[in-house]
Amino acid sequence: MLLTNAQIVTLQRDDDFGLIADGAIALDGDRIGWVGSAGDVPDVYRTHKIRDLGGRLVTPALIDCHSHIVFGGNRASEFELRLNGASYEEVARAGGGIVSTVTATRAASTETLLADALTRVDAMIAEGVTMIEVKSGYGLDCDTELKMLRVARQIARVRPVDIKTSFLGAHAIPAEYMGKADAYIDDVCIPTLRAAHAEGLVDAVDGFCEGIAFDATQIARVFDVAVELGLPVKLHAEQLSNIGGARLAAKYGALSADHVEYVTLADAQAMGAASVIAVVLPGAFYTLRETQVPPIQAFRDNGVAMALATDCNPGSSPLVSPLLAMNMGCTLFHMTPLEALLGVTAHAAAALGETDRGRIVTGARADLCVWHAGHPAELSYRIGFNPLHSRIFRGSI
Ligand SMILES: O=C(O)CC[C@@H]1NC(=O)NC1=O
Ligand SMILES: [Fe+3]
Repeated sequence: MLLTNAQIVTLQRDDDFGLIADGAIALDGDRIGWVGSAGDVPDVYRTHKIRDLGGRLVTPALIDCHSHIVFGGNRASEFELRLNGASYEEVARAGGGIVSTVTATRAASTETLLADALTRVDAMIAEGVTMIEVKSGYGLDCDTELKMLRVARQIARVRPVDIKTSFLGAHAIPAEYMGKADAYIDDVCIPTLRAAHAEGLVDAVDGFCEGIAFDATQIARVFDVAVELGLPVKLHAEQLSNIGGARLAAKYGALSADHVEYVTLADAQAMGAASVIAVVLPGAFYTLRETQVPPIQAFRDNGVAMALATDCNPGSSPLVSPLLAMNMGCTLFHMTPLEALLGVTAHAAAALGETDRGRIVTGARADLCVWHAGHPAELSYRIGFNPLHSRIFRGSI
């Protein structure tokens, strides 16, 4: 198929939108066969079936590179506690927070977890998402962590979306191991990682490096097993404080360090040197009413590519909209509209170790979005509005 009469946002480089005003894209199966000005379409594609896009904007499809989209229950009751002044840490230390979602997730059936997750997946697909990263981390025991990852894999079997999984056994310390974090890492987290990997359920290994979770030494023990298993790593780092997570991510050549509000200049330099993507998560910053913004300029100055994601989870970021995340990234973190769009396309792909998507170039996956919009900045400018006209997944509209 030949898509014609389109304004194409190629994102072929990171320094501009790469706009082609009157452009055409030739689809070869699930790949982009050719992209360029309508007047230059190669003869071989001129006989293909034509789809006139009516002058609409075309971008790479959206990728949500950081989500906890599989979980049981919800945390609406905690929302009111925090509105009345309880901090995220206070709620967590009082047994709420992640641990309360663990209870609900352990109790939920596979069917219920899948049905609930699909409501959120469908909302993302409706905004033009074609790949979602899904973390475990609400089981904190072997059976439930495996249950979560199996549900994550099942999503891609029942919806037109690609799923990448991240094992997040080092997300929180379960009640039965309270005060025994090292024992939890050794007796539950690492054996569960091995079991999940053996079942083909793990694409990457993540951790929560924070005062209310695990320190860098404990995370390093999990990362050493990831390295042994040949799995890439990523890390929730410097969200609420700086305890060395970003430096650990750089040391392990992590795909990404995520949240990164408290990253220092030295951390940013280390991340740049190690090509660690900074994944910014404005939904959590907004929900927790944080005040420390990530060092966006330091990332720019040190060549740290920035991705942007929803961090969709029931507690710190009950956000399902990548478009709203883009608006928050610009308004709250002062990212540019170009950085926001790169953050949910090319840089999100890189944060997941994907090299064949996120930009409109020959040979890339034919995952595209067609928008009712005249300029790419409209995608991050609007608040709570979805201008998607159509989504193309693996070359099919
Ligand atoms: O509150 C939750 O349920 C998840 C919080 C989420 N997990 C994490 O490591 N950081 C976060 O913001
Ligand atoms: Fe997260």
